Amino acid sequence: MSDSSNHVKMESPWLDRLRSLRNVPPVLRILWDSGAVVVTWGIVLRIFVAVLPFGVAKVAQFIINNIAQVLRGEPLGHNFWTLVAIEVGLNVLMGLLTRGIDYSDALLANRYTQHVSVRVMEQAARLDLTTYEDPVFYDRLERARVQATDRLGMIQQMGRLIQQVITTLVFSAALAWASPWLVLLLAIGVLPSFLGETHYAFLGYAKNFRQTPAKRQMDYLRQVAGSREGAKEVKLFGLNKFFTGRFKSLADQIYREDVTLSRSKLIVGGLLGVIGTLGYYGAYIYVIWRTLHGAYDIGQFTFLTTAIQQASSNLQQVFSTASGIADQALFLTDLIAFFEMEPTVHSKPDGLRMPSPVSRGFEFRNVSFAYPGTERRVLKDFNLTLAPGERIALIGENGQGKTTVVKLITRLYDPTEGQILLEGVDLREYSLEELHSHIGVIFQDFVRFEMTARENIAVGQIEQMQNQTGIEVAAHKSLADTVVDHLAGGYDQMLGRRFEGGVELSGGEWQKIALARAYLRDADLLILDEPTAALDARSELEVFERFAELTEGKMALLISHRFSTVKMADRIVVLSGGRLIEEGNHQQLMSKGGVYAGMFEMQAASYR
Ligand SMILES: Nc1ncnc2c1ncn2[C@@H]1O[C@H](COP(=O)(O)OP(=O)(O)OP(=O)(O)O)[C@@H](O)[C@H]1O
Repeated sequence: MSDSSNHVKMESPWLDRLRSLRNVPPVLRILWDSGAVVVTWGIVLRIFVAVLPFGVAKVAQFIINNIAQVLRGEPLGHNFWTLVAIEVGLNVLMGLLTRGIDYSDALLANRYTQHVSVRVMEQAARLDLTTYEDPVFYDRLERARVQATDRLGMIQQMGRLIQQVITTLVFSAALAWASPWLVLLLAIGVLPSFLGETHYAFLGYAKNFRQTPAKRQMDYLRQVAGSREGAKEVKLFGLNKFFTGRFKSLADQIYREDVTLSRSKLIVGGLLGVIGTLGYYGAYIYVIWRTLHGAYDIGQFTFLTTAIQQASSNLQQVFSTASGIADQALFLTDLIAFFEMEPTVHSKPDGLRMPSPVSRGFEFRNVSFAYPGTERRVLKDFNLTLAPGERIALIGENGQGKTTVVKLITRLYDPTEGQILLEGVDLREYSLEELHSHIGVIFQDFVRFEMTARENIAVGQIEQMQNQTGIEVAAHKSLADTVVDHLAGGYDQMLGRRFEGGVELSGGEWQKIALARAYLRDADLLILDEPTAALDARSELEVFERFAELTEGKMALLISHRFSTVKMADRIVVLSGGRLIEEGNHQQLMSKGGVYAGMFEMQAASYR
């Protein structure tokens, strides 16, 4: 997944800058999607505000000429006070319209942030786990997340650009009318600082790009050292200095890079700015000179100097705004690239529906699997069948590939080689959504949602959120009802300590709640990956007696390190080095006296 954007080439910044402008149309599209009406209003208001300064300067020209007339002893023009009134009116109107622009900008910013954040969440959910294994993806996701809210400036800049271009054009036309030299002088003055700004914007982007891994590290350190989960160990192991020290050294490195760039920008940018000022005064002196030679009256002189000032500052701003947009657009490379990423585990369009009831079940046929970006085969030529009504326990030492089997059967990943079949048909032929809706899984690292007890159970099948009976039945099956009974708020009790009024549960209590999720859906295949690790012995026995009852006639896959539980399975499968090395029921494996018998004896001995 490494593409050119991951390797910003310092030697061709200009090309990259131009290329980055490709991001502008998709952003405009996003902007339009997030609020077409607001966008339209913003543009209309800006057009008005852009041409008003010309009107103000023109009216001022007549007012000043009228005053000059009076100073020379001539009578005041009959429409003088009307002109003054128009001047005031135009300025009042401009103030009001500017406020209108601020208002529409604020609305748009809100909508844009919300729209992009939702799209980032949707896209993150659409992508598969394979993508999450890739650190480049993580960096990109990180930047996309920031960009979702951080690029708001770009929207305002786009609006401002429209306004500045129009104002510049209007005043430049007026200047060109007086003398084309004026426009040329101004343009020559502004160009160098534009090039300078653009160049530094690129360097800034490249720097941020380089710094992303370090910033991710810093975020992580800040989170570990500042989180409730981390606090216990950080305190007891005295890790505070270690974490802070590491954080500081990364922060220092970033600070040094930032300072170097800012310093160079200050010097070069300052010098280029001087050229701009010289251009501006060149034009100004030219107008003075022509006025002294009688080419312009005092009103024209005032109008032209205003026009020079307006054209020069707007032209300068046009360049710097455009440069700012290009800069922001560069940052958006990641957001756009993130939106364009496609999942690698696909759901077939018009994929097969899950047969109901299942008659043949699942089969792993010569499955090998290596995690994306790694060479090592976690599963090698793995074969396993899982028939309806069968409860299989998968056992093996740590890291032998048990959870990986679960990830493959649920198609969080696809096998590197071989096939997984359901009813004799490759799993990839089925609709992913269908498949998932028939499987209930609780992973060992299940999520503790900082939400209410009800929501924590209902996530098992979100449509059942309001089905109190369904939730209670599921809670009863998993023993979660005993936990909920002790909660002051019952099913509406907020769990976890992140939000106000939340209560923390013990590991075992969380586990019972999580188990209820699996029972909430009427799954054909129920998978429990070390579901009882945190349960006490009595709860565990009870959970498993219920599990045996509840999975009657269904397929169940159970991963556990506790042999008291494993014993109850119809078939026990021993995994070692990614291969199936033994299978059979407890009696068969015990009498065989192989690996299982050895492991069982070892655990039993520790209890004697
Ligand atoms: N996302 C991943 N990327 C790369 N390697 C992984 C990933 N997840 C697991 N592995 C590796 O795959 C191997 C098997 O992991 P798996 O989680 O399937 O083991 P397990 O048998 O369930 O172990 P445990 O009993 O400790 O839960 C391990 O060596 C692990 O390092």
